Amino acid sequence: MSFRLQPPPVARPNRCQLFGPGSRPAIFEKMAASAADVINLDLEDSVAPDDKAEARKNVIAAIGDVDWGKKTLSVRINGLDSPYWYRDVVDLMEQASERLDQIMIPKVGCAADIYAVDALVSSIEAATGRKKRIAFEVIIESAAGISHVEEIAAASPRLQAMSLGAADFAASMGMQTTGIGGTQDNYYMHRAGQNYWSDPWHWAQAAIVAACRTHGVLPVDGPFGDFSDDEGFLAQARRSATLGMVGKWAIHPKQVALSNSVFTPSEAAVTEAREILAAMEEAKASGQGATVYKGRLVDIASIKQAEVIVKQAEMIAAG
Ligand SMILES: CCC(=O)SCCNC(=O)CCNC(=O)[C@H](O)C(C)(C)COP(=O)(O)OP(=O)(O)OC[C@H]1O[C@@H](n2cnc3c(N)ncnc32)[C@H](O)[C@@H]1OP(=O)(O)O
Ligand SMILES: O=CC(=O)O
Ligand SMILES: [Mg+2]
Repeated sequence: MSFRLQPPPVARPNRCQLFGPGSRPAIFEKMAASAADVINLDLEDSVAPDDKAEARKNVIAAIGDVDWGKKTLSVRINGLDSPYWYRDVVDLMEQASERLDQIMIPKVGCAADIYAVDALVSSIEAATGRKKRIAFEVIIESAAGISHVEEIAAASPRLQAMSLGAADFAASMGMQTTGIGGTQDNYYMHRAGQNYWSDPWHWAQAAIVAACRTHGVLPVDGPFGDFSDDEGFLAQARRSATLGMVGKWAIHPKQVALSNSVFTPSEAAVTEAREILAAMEEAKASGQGATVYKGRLVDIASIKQAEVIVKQAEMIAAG
């Protein structure tokens, strides 16, 4: 650990972010009734250009009209390379009710992208007297985004979460696939007549987790496009959770329960973590820094590992 302590991210559940197009208001109540921790009303890539203005109006109305319960309510604006984003921000900030929690900025390529949105949001907050300070989340989904991931994670105190967007990321990187996340048929090693599939998203996920953890931002895995493939979704989500991500997007309601099941620490994991903490308390009482739990070494680092699981479970239970 450096002399500088690792800042904790915001303490709120973020196991699943359910997306829905802003141009499809008929599903807004269903999204609100879902078990997702975060709702992302989309103004970007799920909305056709001709529907952008209407989607914006739908979303602004729904922010105030729909009962979103305790969910984190986020709107994905259009990218800074589009002619829509400034109007998204201005209309949301001037017209949406205070129920809006967060703005998601897609396709960020550098810290200055966030600075630009921050300047606009800050100015409108000051001018309108909005009481709730709007939070940001960003999507890393380009070669520039992953190259500048650390400066992006440090870009604004408003920034709470960062997702990997596998679809745009693959396109920007020139990856030879139309798959959105998950196993890619051609990404394998071959030895002695056998193929061994590997994970092409791993390095980008690891870079995002490291940048996020350095700067107190929640790392989140993005979309898994094949919503008919539950096992594929679970495998992807489990890899993400093992790497340190806290949640995953759902692009269809059936993915919400899958995501929650992976990113909620299991009872067995919590029990084991508590037992490790108890074993270490005993060790400490007898003046030892290391001891044996179920035939394996545990030491002071194990306390921190166990606390990750226990704190996550307690935060989820607190709702
Ligand atoms: C890939 C890169 C990205 O940027 S991903 C993020 C942007 N994309 C999105 O927001 C897309 C979100 N998903 C959708 O639009 C839809 O789920 C798609 C994939 C088009 C499928 O819709 P549809 O054909 O209606 O599915 P379905 O018949 O299986 O629906 C079953 C019931 O669930 C509902 N539903 C559908 N989608 C949502 C949703 N996102 N949130 C909440 N509810 C949803 C349907 O209305 C249907 O309900 P019911 O059973 O008729 O009452
Ligand atoms: O926006 C998400 C993506 O995968 O692209
Ligand atoms: Mg995208």
